[in-house]
Amino acid sequence: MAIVYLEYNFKIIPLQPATDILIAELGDAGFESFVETEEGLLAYILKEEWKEGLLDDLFALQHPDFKISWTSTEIEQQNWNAEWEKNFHPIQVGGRCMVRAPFHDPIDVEFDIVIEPKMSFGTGHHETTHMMLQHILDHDFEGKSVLDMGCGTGVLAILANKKGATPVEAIDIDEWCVINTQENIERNACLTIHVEQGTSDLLTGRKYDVILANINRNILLDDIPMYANCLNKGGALFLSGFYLQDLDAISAKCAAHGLEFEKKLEKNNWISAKYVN
Ligand SMILES: C[S@@+](CC[C@H](N)C(=O)[O-])C[C@H]1O[C@@H](n2cnc3c(N)ncnc32)[C@H](O)[C@@H]1O
Repeated sequence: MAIVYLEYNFKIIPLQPATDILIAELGDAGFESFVETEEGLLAYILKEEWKEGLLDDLFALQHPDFKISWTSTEIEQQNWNAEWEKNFHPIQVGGRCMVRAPFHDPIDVEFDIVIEPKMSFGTGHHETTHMMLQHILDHDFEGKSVLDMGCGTGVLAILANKKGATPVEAIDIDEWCVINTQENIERNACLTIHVEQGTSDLLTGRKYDVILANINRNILLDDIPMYANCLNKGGALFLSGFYLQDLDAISAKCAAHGLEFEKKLEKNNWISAKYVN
């Protein structure tokens, strides 16, 4: 049976910060994938996840300073894939890493990563992923054990593994992301990465040198105590998926569990921060 999605086409004035706020709220409301366009945003939700009044309480749509209009159409998965392929251009990070799709030509670069995201988040186009890739480029991963929590497409685990990290574990709550990460691992010949479906509940008793988590403010706040427990002495925790205004709360939670703020990257009000113990 064909999987049917609803595509919402939002026209947004001005684009920022309204687009980022809308993406965060739509993500919480069950939308799975987003493509930023010149005029706004395409957002995709499984038809079976759609509910009457889904958009009624969204702050971004009620904010007097944002002018947001939209249309929606039903599309089958096949068409949806064609849509992102049209919009997917290779992403370059720090002059050393490219993230591209299988239909792009290979690129001569230190870390050439091939990702077919399908319905998963994590191509490097989003600020939160881009900054995590930048952090990974800046950090020494040789021989380090790594957890990629909320792995999406697996792109962070793949770059860490290409930089010498081993063993690497990737976890996502979403079955589709687990399947997609496995496919991307094979595509990039990073066959030692181990993928599992689940949450931080899986982490009891595990230890890592580096933990990468690009999720969202509330899940990070809930899971920081577990991450702190799982981090080896001298380890590093990289967090992403929250806004500048959430940094103090995230840093305070980390500090309460023995993790000291070391540095942050910032892009369009999104923050990606490094903590050490
Ligand atoms: C913002 S995406 C990040 C994907 C990828 N790591 C990247 O950096 O692009 C967040 C991912 O976390 C997953 N996720 C959400 N809640 C989670 C939880 N409680 N535990 C594990 N994964 C979760 C989502 O399914 C999604 O794939």
